[in-house]
Amino acid sequence: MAHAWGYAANNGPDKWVSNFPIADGPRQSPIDILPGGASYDSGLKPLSLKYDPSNCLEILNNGHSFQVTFADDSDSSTLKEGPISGVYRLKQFHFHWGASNDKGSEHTVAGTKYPAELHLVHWNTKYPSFGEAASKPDGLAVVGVFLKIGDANASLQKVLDAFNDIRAKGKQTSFADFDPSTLLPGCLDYWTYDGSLTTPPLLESVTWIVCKEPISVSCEQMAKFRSLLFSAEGEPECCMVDNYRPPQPLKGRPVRASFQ
Ligand SMILES: NS(=O)(=O)c1ccc2c(c1)[C@H]1CCC[C@H]1[C@@H](c1ccc(O)cc1Cl)N2
Ligand SMILES: [Zn+2]
Repeated sequence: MAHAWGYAANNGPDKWVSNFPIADGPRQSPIDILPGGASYDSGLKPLSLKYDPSNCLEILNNGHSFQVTFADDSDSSTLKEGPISGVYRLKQFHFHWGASNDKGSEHTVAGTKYPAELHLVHWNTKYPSFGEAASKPDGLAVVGVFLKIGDANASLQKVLDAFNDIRAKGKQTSFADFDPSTLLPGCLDYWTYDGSLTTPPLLESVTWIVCKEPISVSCEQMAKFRSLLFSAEGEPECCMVDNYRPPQPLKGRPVRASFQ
């Protein structure tokens, strides 16, 4: 049976192309962002992010990362403006991180890797559902936020405190009344470009919006991320670390900046 995809030597990012040929496509993510190569676009609007904490449903270890899932049956948690048109609904947020603090982010900035990266995943309400939107070129918009070692992050700690219930793959628990806007940096300057999901199915349906300013995370909090497992209960334990795809070729795509 073909290996399920993962991040190990036998099923990791270099192997994905055999089951997902789009891995070599024209608009793959992540990328290395070169600030000098990004063009300031005065037409780019500020991001309008409005989230309702009561939409927060549960936290899940999906075997690749952990995700916090939101009710998306109304326009109460949305992304508008910025580089997009229309209304995109928040579906989930998740993270990618490294085995050590010198790596872990998916996007890099002039080659600099951060220890982790937050992804807030939104889908375009011109389509009937996330699943439908995920296959359309303007179907998804993901806000990426870098995490940088510093002070402990009180908002992030609320998420980490749920980890004891989701240590193994497939475990989930209710997670209510969390406002993801508390995970955003103070300044919402961003880079934007057309890209893809960074994991299989690697669909080229994502407008990426990567915040210039990182949020803080402490070393102890990073250790908590690394306490999760890729493996399910009853399987040999495999620490969930290095669940990031390295930067992919830009292939001529423009990267725009919302700031000078
Ligand atoms: N890193 S990322 O921000 O580029 C990112 C964002 C959203 C999703 C993915 C990766 C991957 C992760 C696991 C499922 C797949 C996707 C999905 C989920 C459920 C589905 O029914 C379909 C799909 Cl395509 N969701
Ligand atoms: Zn992601």
